[in-house]
Amino acid sequence: MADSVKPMIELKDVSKVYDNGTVGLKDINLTINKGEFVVVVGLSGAGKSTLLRSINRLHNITDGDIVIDGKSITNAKGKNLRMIRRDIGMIFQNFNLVKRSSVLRNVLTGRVAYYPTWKTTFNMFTKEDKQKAYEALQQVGLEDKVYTRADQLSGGQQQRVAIARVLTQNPKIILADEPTASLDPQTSRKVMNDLKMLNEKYGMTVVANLHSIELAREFGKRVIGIRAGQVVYDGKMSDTPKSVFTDIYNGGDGSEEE
Ligand SMILES: Nc1ncnc2c1ncn2[C@@H]1O[C@H](COP(=O)(O)OP(=O)(O)OP(=O)(O)O)[C@@H](O)[C@H]1O
Repeated sequence: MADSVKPMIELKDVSKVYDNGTVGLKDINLTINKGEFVVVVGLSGAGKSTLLRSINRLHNITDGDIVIDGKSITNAKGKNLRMIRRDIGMIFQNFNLVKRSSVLRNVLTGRVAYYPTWKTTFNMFTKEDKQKAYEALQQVGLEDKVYTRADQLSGGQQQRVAIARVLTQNPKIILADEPTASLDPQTSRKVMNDLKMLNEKYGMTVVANLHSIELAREFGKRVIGIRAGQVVYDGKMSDTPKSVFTDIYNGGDGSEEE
């Protein structure tokens, strides 16, 4: 199989029911290939976060199987689970930085999964890893902020530190859960361009939940529409008319637009 069509994320008959009975995901079957840039759209509560968080098992699914680069994460344990998770980077709406730590220290935590658990105090990071962290900061244009405390940066800068952290982690997959929801439009575009850079320059597979139709259309190559925990639309962005988005956001079933 050619490298470009290698399955990177496979969901097979995946369902997720929360403990209180809420259905988060229902019978999802999806294959996302290596190097894709996928945007997931849907109304609030449709199941977008549940989908992303199930992929790296921040949530356990109730039924089905999720396979990451050929390895099932569904029942993986211990070292196997840690190795699969090392291949998956996460970008959150609220950045998830250690606010009182320096930018460098935050970016270095991207390397933690490469060390045995007993070895992860700051001074244990190798010179090579510090160099990697510095280079990642250069990639997002923040090399002059290496020693600044994370909470002294703007929201957009903090999100770019999170992107540098993910670059330092060097995962195969990036899951971005509303990465621009707390940012203004101009900063949002910068952050999306950084994700595009990780996708194009480093071949990382990106799956991003986005509220903004405009950003979804500008940056996504494939769009997946979710409603009530189900996939209601899946298509190439270039084949997707704008009406599909308005339908999904009006609570309609985008599938009739296919
Ligand atoms: N921990 C939880 N316990 C119970 N129900 C939950 C939990 N997390 C999410 N849900 C429910 O699961 C459904 C899907 O939620 P999810 O957060 O995945 O939606 P979303 O599409 O990401 O929404 P938003 O755009 O508002 O973030 C919703 O009905 C939500 O209330």
